Amino acid sequence: MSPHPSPAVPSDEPRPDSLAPRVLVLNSGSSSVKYQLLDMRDRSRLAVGLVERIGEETSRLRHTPLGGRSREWTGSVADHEAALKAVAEELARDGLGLDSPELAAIGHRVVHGGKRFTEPTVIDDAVLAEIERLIPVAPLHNPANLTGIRTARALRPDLPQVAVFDTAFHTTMPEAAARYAIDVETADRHRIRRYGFHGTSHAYVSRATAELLGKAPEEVNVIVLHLGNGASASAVRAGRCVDTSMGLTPLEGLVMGTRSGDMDPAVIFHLMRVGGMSADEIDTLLNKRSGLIGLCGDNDMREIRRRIDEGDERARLAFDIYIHRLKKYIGAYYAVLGRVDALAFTAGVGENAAPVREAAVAGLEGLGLAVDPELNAARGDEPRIVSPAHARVAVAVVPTDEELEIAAQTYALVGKRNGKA
Ligand SMILES: Nc1ncnc2c1ncn2[C@@H]1O[C@H](COP(=O)(O)OP(=O)(O)O)[C@@H](O)[C@H]1O
Ligand SMILES: CC(=O)OP(=O)(O)O
Ligand SMILES: [Mg+2]
Repeated sequence: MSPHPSPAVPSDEPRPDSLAPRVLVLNSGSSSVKYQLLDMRDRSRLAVGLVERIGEETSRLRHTPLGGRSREWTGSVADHEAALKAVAEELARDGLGLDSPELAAIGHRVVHGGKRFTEPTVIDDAVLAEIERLIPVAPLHNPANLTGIRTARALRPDLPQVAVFDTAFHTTMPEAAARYAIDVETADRHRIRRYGFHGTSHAYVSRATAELLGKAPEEVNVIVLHLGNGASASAVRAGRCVDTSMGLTPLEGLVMGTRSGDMDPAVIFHLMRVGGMSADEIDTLLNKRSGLIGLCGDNDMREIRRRIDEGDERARLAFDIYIHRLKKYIGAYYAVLGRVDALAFTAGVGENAAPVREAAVAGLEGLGLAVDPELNAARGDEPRIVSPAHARVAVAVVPTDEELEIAAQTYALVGKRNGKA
């Protein structure tokens, strides 16, 4: 295997066979870095890991090499740069260091790509500047993504670094869905519109759902519910996103772990004028102290279910508010799509919380939506249908794989460049 993209091959065809086989994927969140090293020949995961609670005294790193034992380590990881260096050291201990000639590229999840980035993009200084310019609309995410890119670039300046944007899949939304009903000139001047997020997941899951139904993506309409700590819904018609619940920032839409989702924007003016709060304080309130944690003190659905089972009323109400919002979006996207072939649940809550799936479709038999209690309660890592055999709409649980999708898009892009070199 050649260490670097091979010398010019006069062909328009992608030549992935001349590429080094591995891709490192970095998903830098506000206080965590998730990473995976993949071998693209068979898509195996050579190593996976996570650094969490970055910036605290009790940061934790967990690293698992393929077929080996996990290593865990707690201490202080000051920032994302230190986190990435710790990741590089862990990889090196398994002989998988960033200096390896087997590495073809590093793929980065970048949350906000604005209107400009509709596809995976090889990162240069101009791309970095644009990601930086978008910080005000993704203050929790883009700074971490940027540090991840800069640190990776410093460690391997010769390697292509590819940005895969959360917003890219949503750039197909029609103007009717993407625009807010506010003064057009003001909106355009400040680039205020609905961008949508979690797009890599919505793209992957909508395709995997079509596959589960034995159809091509172009043949099906799917509602995807990505329910993690951040949560969003999307309406996907024939493989293209036509609406999604997050907007200018990842704050709009569903009730999330710590974010409010939709509410009357006048709540903000009220908190400023009557509550005496500053814009930054309200930002923190709505992004970090709202949603499930604001409603009941817990943002983990497992803990909320446990409390409900013990008769805790606050947890019950938080759950009911979460489900009520989810139902409204299912109904709305049913109307947007006109015909729905599948409703797909994904991410931490969507994949694991059977009571959420059950409650979300309860009473929606009129829309052809129902779950089979036994199928819904069964566990599994594979995509599966949990609706009864006769159901008009398939309800599916489809585990998302953002890292694999980022790796595949990264590898395809560097393969194409290499082929065209
Ligand atoms: N077994 C489970 N049952 C119910 N909820 C779960 C389970 N496992 C994880 N979750 C939920 O998934 C959330 C994390 O989802 P995830 O998609 O990993 O989030 P993120 O990528 O945003 O960090 C947790 O906060 C928890 O609410
Ligand atoms: C965009 C977003 O909300 O991402 P996450 O769920 O990773 O916080
Ligand atoms: Mg996530």
